[in-house]
Amino acid sequence: MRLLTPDICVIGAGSGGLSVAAGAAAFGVPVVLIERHRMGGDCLNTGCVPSKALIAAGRHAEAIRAARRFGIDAGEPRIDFAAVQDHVRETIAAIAPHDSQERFEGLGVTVLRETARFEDAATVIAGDCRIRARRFVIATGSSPAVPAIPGLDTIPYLTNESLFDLRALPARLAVIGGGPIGLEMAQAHRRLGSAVTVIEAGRALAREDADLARFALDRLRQEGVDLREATAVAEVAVEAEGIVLGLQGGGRIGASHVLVAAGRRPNTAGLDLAAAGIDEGPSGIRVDRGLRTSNRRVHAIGDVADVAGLGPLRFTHVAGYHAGLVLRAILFRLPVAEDRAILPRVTYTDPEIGQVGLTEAEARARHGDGLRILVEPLSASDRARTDRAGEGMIKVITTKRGRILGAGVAAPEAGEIINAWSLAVANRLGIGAFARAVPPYPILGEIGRRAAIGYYRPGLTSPWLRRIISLLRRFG
Ligand SMILES: Cc1cc2nc3c(=O)[nH]c(=O)nc-3n(C[C@H](O)[C@H](O)[C@H](O)COP(=O)(O)OP(=O)(O)OC[C@H]3O[C@@H](n4cnc5c(N)ncnc54)[C@H](O)[C@@H]3O)c2cc1C
Ligand SMILES: NC(=O)c1ccc[n+]([C@@H]2O[C@H](COP(=O)([O-])OP(=O)(O)OC[C@H]3O[C@@H](n4cnc5c(N)ncnc54)[C@H](O)[C@@H]3O)[C@@H](O)[C@H]2O)c1
Repeated sequence: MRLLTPDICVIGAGSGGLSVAAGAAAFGVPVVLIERHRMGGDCLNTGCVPSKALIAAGRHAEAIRAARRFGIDAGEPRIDFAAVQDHVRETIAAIAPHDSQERFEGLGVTVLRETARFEDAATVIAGDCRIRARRFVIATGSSPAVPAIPGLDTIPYLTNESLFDLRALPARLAVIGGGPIGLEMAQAHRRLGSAVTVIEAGRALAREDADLARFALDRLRQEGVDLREATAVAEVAVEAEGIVLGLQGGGRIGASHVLVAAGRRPNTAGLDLAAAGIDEGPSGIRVDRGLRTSNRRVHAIGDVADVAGLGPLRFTHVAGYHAGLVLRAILFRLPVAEDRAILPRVTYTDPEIGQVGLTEAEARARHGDGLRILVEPLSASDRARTDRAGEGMIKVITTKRGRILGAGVAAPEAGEIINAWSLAVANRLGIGAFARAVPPYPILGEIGRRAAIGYYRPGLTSPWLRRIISLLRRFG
């Protein structure tokens, strides 16, 4: 067996692992990177990239339908689904070189295309290599969790791992789960011509502020998605007319395809974490806010990490942020801690739902009533009118003194709008920063400044302010 002794051994070449390997290699630090499947992990191959490419195709189809409201009638779009999937594949192929084995070897990283497992607290085995590294970073990601619904295993159900391989449009798509994957894919397929039903056991987009999520849910329903909340599937069967989902409490839904989008499970099977003394729980590898596992040589990041018992935050930018933190800890021995309050997220439905910092409910739970909630409808933006951008709003939460605790946006391009609020939250800016900045006219993000000005509105009726103004008037 070949013995390798790098400074850092990274397991998993997805969003988190690639960032650690590239960052360490840039400083000339010896790195071994182990990947058992595809370079780029979930995000590139079966997650963010294909899903956003499919959403873009759906958006174009919808724009053609909506064109008649602008005086342009292009009729109902004709959809060549195989060509849509070619666009998805081409998008992946265009980004793939950035994550490729060749690129990383060019950076000086030793890439092993093997499955990794721990032999002991300081050793990993990958194929015919034994790796003894000073530090290990586990970035093995997550996989779709499949609920134990009787009969589900008797049909060829889809997950994000197989959805983008379809060459023909699903005629009747049933989606189990109304989280971000379920709703993004439900809307995209509906816009491309599928009949879509979403079955959600609880509330759809439950993590989001309900006032904001409502705009996306209403829009999906208007576009014809049959969205059933508080509904559970009791059993799945194949009958003469195709797949049938029997609902608890009665009712049946017929489908040609079933997409399971019911949450994730951490990829830890086969890693032999116990051999290395690494603790794990149902939500993933247990790490502290510094992303350290119970083995002091080993960090865990990204989808596989359950940070300080708060549960994982499964986003590509979070995996990248974790990578930056562990590089600082490993290379510079600096103390680091995940700051969850600064991390944004966006659900790419139309309208998009963007959020950074605390939602209103989270802020009330933490700060009680010592808050200001600043709300501005999207319709206050002239740009929303020129573009017929539909319904939406911004909701900003500040302390009584104006420190921004969180912001949420429901709007087209909410992800772009929330980015400025992310900057503000990360830098602990007050709401005055948005009141002072002058947004170019007419952008949708202007509703943020309007919300900020709303913070000062009660002051306008203050008797003191009025007295000062009348005093100053006497001086001409
Ligand atoms: C449909 C979908 C859409 C998404 N959209 C977005 C989005 O728009 N924005 C966003 O921020 N996030 C999105 N995400 C989430 C995002 O994809 C993940 O958060 C991100 O990929 C996590 O990165 P990671 O490095 O932790 O894991 P991954 O990217 O999953 O990488 C883990 C890698 O480890 C490898 N591996 C596992 N076990 C072993 C082993 N024992 N040995 C060797 N290799 C191993 C795997 O093969 C994989 O390549 C989406 C996810 C899905 C499923
Ligand atoms: N835009 C983005 O950034 C983006 C997009 C997609 C996914 N992601 C990441 O991937 C993660 C996983 O996404 P997800 O949507 O699979 O998971 P999720 O956990 O966010 O949502 C799953 C939903 O499925 C429901 N559910 C679970 N079991 C069910 C059952 N038996 N019947 C009906 N409903 C059931 C849950 O109540 C929940 O609402 C997300 O949390 C997110 O971190 C991010």
